[in-house]
Amino acid sequence: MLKTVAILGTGKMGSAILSGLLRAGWARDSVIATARSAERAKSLREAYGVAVESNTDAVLRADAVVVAVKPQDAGALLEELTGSFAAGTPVVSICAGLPVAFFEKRLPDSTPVVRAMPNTPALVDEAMTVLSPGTHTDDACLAAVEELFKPLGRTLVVDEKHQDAVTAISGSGPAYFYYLAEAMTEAGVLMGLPRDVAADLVTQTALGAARMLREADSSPVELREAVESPAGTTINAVRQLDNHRVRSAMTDAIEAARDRAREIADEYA
Ligand SMILES: NC(=O)C1=CN([C@@H]2O[C@H](COP(=O)(O)OP(=O)(O)OC[C@H]3O[C@@H](n4cnc5c(N)ncnc54)[C@H](OP(=O)(O)O)[C@@H]3O)[C@@H](O)[C@H]2O)C=CC1
Ligand SMILES: O=C(O)[C@@H]1CCC=N1
Repeated sequence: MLKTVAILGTGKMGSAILSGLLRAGWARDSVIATARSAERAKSLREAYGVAVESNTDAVLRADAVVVAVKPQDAGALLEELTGSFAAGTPVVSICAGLPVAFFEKRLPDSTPVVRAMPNTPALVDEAMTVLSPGTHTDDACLAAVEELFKPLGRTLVVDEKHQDAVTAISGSGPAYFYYLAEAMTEAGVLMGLPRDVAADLVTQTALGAARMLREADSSPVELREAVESPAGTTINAVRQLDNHRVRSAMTDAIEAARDRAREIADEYA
């Protein structure tokens, strides 16, 4: 079982993980944050009451390390930490695109690496976190890392070859829903609804639809067809979505995210 976790680079996603661990009952002295700027370190101490230490001190004290810096900062971070990792300390990367091999190449031999892709709904304990074990990660270690992420929402283990697609769907996915929410809210305002009313309608509809997707024993197609009355309002809206090739735009958008993850791997290899 993991007792002390260091989050290296506690920015947006790192602090979402940090806050989830604290809500799940982790003691404040069991989670160590690191930050690049003094300003960020100060705000982390004030917001969460955790210790913010140097990367080196955090790694020395932790029995698992989460790398939560941007992919372009990961190489320099690991270089700074050469010689600091104790043999066998699990290293979990949440960096989009960077493969397990990137970390194994830069860490001591036999380091158990786990590539993980969470998402920002960790802030409300509704994350989707998808994990892939590295070459030296045994089942017990993977299970311990999965336990770390479980309080933040749902977890799933997949082969690493799927991680770029996972990143494009669930890692980036919240942004697509926000984009849709923004467009629907604007449409409401265009038709004369007060903005706060339109936003409320969209939010509750999104929440209801999400719960139906999870809880009703029906496919998205069946759920949509149940809303579309013959010659009704919805089918006219969906016809416009088809005319504007929204389905095809979604596919292209998600493939573009997947391709960018691949490019990141090549850029920083
Ligand atoms: N945002 C998201 O929805 C998701 C992001 N991810 C992944 O999470 C990672 C972080 O993304 P995100 O949280 O959005 O980015 P942020 O920029 O918000 O967070 C990264 C943090 O790392 C800090 N940092 C950079 N270098 C160092 C260093 N050497 N030592 C200590 N801290 C350092 C930065 O400090 P400073 O602010 O001072 O520059 C920053 O606070 C990325 O790899 C991304 O791919 C994964 C899933 C979802
Ligand atoms: O946009 C990004 O690169 C990161 C990874 C997944 C979500 N945000």
